[in-house]
Amino acid sequence: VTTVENKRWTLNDFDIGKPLGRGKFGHVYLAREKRSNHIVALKVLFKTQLKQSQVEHQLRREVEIQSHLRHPNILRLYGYFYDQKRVYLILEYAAKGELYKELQKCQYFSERRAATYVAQLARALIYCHGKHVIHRDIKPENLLVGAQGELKIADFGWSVHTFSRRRTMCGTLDYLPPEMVESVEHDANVDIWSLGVLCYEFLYGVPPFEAKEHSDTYRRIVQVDLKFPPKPIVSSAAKDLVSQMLVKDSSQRLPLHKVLEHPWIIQNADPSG
Ligand SMILES: Nc1ncnc2c1ncn2[C@@H]1O[C@H](COP(=O)(O)OP(=O)(O)OP(=O)(O)O)[C@@H](O)[C@H]1O
Ligand SMILES: O=C(O)c1cc(-c2cccc(F)c2)nc2ccccc12
Ligand SMILES: [Mg+2]
Repeated sequence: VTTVENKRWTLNDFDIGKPLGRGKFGHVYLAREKRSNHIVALKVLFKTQLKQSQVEHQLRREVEIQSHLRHPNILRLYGYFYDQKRVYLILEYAAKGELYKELQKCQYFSERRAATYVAQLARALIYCHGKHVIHRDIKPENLLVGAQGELKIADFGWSVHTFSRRRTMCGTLDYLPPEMVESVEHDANVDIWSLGVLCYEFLYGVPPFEAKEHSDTYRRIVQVDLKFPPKPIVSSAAKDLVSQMLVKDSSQRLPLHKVLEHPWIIQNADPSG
């Protein structure tokens, strides 16, 4: 029996269906694996564009990381294959599409819906961090919705393996290349900040530090210029949780397991997950 892991996939293994969307490097199609009749999303990436953008290593890292993650709120990557011109990623199909379309449609979410999503994301991130993986790019565009309305974190293109502090604390940094030194600065608490930004955006429909110019957004972030609009009316418990996650000093941000124990989550998140 060839397990999913080491099967050599080819395009002939699939019937291709409707396009699901367009990404930077190619299209994503609904597809059905012929032997199992399993419905998947087939993400087709053009090698020329990957080379032009010099993202080959990032794609290999994304595939390596995502193929080993198994969690109900993380989009599965079942496998990949490539031919002369294209790389194909075999992904779990998220039947209800993109979360940000949903957010645009209803402008902002109820506190129960926002808390349910935040709890699902916190559990997925706890799982990732437990495997020394940080996502680094948690935003509505990278969140898809499964058939039961559950969130699926997708796009691990910016994720990295954080190496153990042992190796970075006592080992000298002198010989590490910039990209590795950068991830030393960049610990798992970055995902807590992003979750706080997402929680705010679920509740108000706009991200907390939005501004016309990038330079203004940058300033508002570094100053943690956090303001809660008078409308829509949001509970003080919700504001309390957001305020504990959007903290400049990353070591002072509310740890993810404490997010799950916060009164606002306990009172509002759907216990079925
Ligand atoms: N697994 C999936 N299930 C359902 N729809 C999907 C899936 N993957 C992608 N899509 C649809 O295809 C669109 C493009 O996919 P994706 O965002 O992965 O491409 P991309 O933007 O090139 O990737 P990245 O964001 O890493 O650059 C998504 O916005 C979404 O609408
Ligand atoms: O021709 C190749 O060997 C090739 C392989 C891969 C690749 C290999 C494993 C996983 C993955 F996601 C991508 N990506 C590419 C990107 C651009 C040009 C060529 C390639
Ligand atoms: Mg995308």
